[in-house]
Amino acid sequence: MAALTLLRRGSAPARLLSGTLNARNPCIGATQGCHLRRHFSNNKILVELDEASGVAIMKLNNPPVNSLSLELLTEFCITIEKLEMDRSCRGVILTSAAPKIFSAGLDITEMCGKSAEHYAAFWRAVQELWLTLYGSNMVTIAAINGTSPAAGCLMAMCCDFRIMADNPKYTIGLNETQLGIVAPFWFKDTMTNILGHRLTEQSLQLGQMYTTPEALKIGLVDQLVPEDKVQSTAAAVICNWLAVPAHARQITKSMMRKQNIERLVNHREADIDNFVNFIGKDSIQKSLQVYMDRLKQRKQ
Ligand SMILES: CC/C=C\C/C=C\CCCC/C=C/C(=O)SCCNC(=O)CCNC(=O)[C@H](O)C(C)(C)COP(=O)(O)OP(=O)(O)OC[C@H]1O[C@@H](n2cnc3c(N)ncnc32)[C@H](O)[C@@H]1OP(=O)(O)O
Repeated sequence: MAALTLLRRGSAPARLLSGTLNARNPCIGATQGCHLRRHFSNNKILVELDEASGVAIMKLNNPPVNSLSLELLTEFCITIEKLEMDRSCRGVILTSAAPKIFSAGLDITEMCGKSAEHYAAFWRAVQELWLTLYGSNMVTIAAINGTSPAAGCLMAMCCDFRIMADNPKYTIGLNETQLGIVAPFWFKDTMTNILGHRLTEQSLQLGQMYTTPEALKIGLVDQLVPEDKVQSTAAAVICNWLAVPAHARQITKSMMRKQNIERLVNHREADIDNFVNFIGKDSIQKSLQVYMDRLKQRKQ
């Protein structure tokens, strides 16, 4: 079941009417101190939902580097869908529980030495993450508290707004070509909508990882803040977004993203076949192995 929330739900007005929040300032409950917090977690995702503000903080919790394994991808989608269905939740702050790493992107071990069936299931889960997050009705803010390559960057790009910790050691970008693999069209489309065609082409061909000032300059992130201000800034920003009438914001979001989402939905099986054929090639397997070996050698 594709999580195509923006397209398949006619629920914006219903969600707005049923909301428990002050329509002019949805965060007003939080500022008045009436906090009702619910915590829940799967194995690899921690969630804290503040019912007063309608904001859930969703932390990736897959040490050491929050690589996106099949298990994490599955839990991620379940969590977003659960929040989407929860009338007390209207916005999500996506961040990392791991110090210094937002997410290392897809778990490379899921793409090495496995069966075609496994590659297909894995890729379907990657697609599902994108459809669920990019297509979410909720306000989504990425609080990027660490390095964020490849699918880590994709997750951040799916959000409505990106705040990154201003740390000279952190980088962000779609570096797939550096691994000898190719970002698929929907990764490319997501980046193009943010950076424009020329910059995306350059960025993808080079597999470029940007420092934080570079990422701000090109618009890959929207705001840089000191590391200890990432969460509080995200909380303030999401309040502004939630103050906009929800149905109008949601329809606008849908209008901006619909074409990209439909493109993957309409070519989903072909995209899986492409991935399975591509990733199963001996030359690609070799490239990934060399990349993993290099990662491990860096530590010695
Ligand atoms: C025609 C087209 C058709 C179809 C499509 C075709 C292709 C598909 C494209 C698929 C798109 C891919 C998207 C991706 O996300 S690929 C993943 C890219 N990720 C990276 O390049 C990041 C690699 N990691 C790092 O750079 C560093 O680890 C990082 C994140 C900067 C952290 O550094 P550090 O803190 O020093 O930690 P270590 O490097 O020591 O790592 C600790 C531990 O984790 C292992 N690891 C790191 N990253 C990954 C990963 N992505 N997957 C799996 N494992 C990872 C690392 O090896 C260490 O393991 P160890 O056992 O040595 O402790």
